[in-house]
Amino acid sequence: MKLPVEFEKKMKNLLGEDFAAYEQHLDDPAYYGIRVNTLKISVKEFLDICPFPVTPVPWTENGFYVRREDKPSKHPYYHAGLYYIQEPSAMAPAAYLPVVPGDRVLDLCAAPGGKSTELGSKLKGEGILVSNDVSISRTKALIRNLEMFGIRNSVILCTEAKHMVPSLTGFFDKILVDAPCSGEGMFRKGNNEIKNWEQKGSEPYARLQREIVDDAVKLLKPGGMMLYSTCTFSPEENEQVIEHLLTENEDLSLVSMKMCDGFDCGHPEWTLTGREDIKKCIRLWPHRIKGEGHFLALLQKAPGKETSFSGEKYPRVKLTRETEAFFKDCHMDIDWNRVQEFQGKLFYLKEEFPKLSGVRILRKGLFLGEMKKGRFEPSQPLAAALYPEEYDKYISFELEDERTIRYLKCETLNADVETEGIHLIGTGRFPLGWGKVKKGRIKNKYASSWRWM
Ligand SMILES: C[S@@+](CC[C@H](N)C(=O)[O-])C[C@H]1O[C@@H](n2cnc3c(N)ncnc32)[C@H](O)[C@@H]1O
Repeated sequence: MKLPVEFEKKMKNLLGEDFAAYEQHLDDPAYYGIRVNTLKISVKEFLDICPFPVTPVPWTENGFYVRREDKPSKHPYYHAGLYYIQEPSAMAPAAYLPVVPGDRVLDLCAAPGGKSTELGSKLKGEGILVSNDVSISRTKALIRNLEMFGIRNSVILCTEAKHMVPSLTGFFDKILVDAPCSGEGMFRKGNNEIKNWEQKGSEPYARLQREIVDDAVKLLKPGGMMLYSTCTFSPEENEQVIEHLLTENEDLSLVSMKMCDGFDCGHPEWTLTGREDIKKCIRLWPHRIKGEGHFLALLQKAPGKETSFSGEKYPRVKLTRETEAFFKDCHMDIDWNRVQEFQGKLFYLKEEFPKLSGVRILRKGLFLGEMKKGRFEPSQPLAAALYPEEYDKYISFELEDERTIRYLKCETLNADVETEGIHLIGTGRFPLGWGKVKKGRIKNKYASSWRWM
């Protein structure tokens, strides 16, 4: 691979003798990984049914290497949200942010959702996940990935951190800033990444990253933790951003993280002040681990006085008769005081959340479905979020039954059931979507935008 001359010079300077190993890895094949969605299945159960060979990623309990030729995206379990396909070193940031159920979590640069899906799984439906990205086009994949994972407690925003500051200062227990970066760890992906580097280099990203973290830290609760990560190697975008944060915020300190074989620590000699605590950061180099490389820093704010927040109240929704009838069959635990209607569409957010202004809100909770004239259309994300025991009429196709894939291709199918009306359709105990049964035929309601291609 031909590296940009300037980049090569910089890397030789950083890596010294290690540069040869770095250069050699560029010609090796890339690693592929999947991360199990523990909201839907335990790692042990997944390994019992896993359809292809996997080997563990050392730094992520639910992360595994897979072979590219096994095509993990072409399997019904992928459509059932049982795993996310992710480059193995990109699994580290969400694994190292110690999210627990009940936390208020912000993923500030979230699209397409590789890390948000894991943060949402770790919450186990308790607390709140705010996933944000400034790019509206990139939020499409973010929404779909969070929905496919069955995450019920997420708010999805499209804004910049500075616009959240007026309403959410000191709100979050945990924040992930997986910052936009010059992507030096992405060069094996293709020429676009290299071209982008040649045009921009590190400098504009380093400036943007400082702006982002300066605002992010305001959103963190006293005692809260923030993880900063990039997939680039440049010290200006890594150690020096953390150095800047620590200099500007005396109440912030670095927290040590567990080292795995092949991990390197942060480099004080690459900062402007040489501060030793930078060693608590982690560097994953692609020539030393099986992955493309990452930088991680875990920070904690000192304890202090917390701000109290009052949640937005919603007027009680008036349900149509058909909607009430649908929810008689649906046993998901819903507090109807926390359901909001928007142009006939129902959204459910169990956790109290402050009213935001000046911020583009794309989703506030789980989209339950739409009240239409004479009927209720349950949503695709509701199907993905349900466990089979939460809906009375469940049709399960065996994995080997050709109807499983035909369902995912949105075809009309035969059903061997006596009951009629809306049914949840799945494979084994994993729901995929909805279907309307009439006279032994299933009218397919699987979302066309999620269709198996
Ligand atoms: C490294 S990518 C995030 C990848 C994502 N965390 C994942 O794991 O799938 C960085 C993201 O930051 C977004 N971004 C750029 N500037 C931003 C800003 N000022 N605020 C929020 N997001 C921003 C980009 O649109 C991009 O999607």
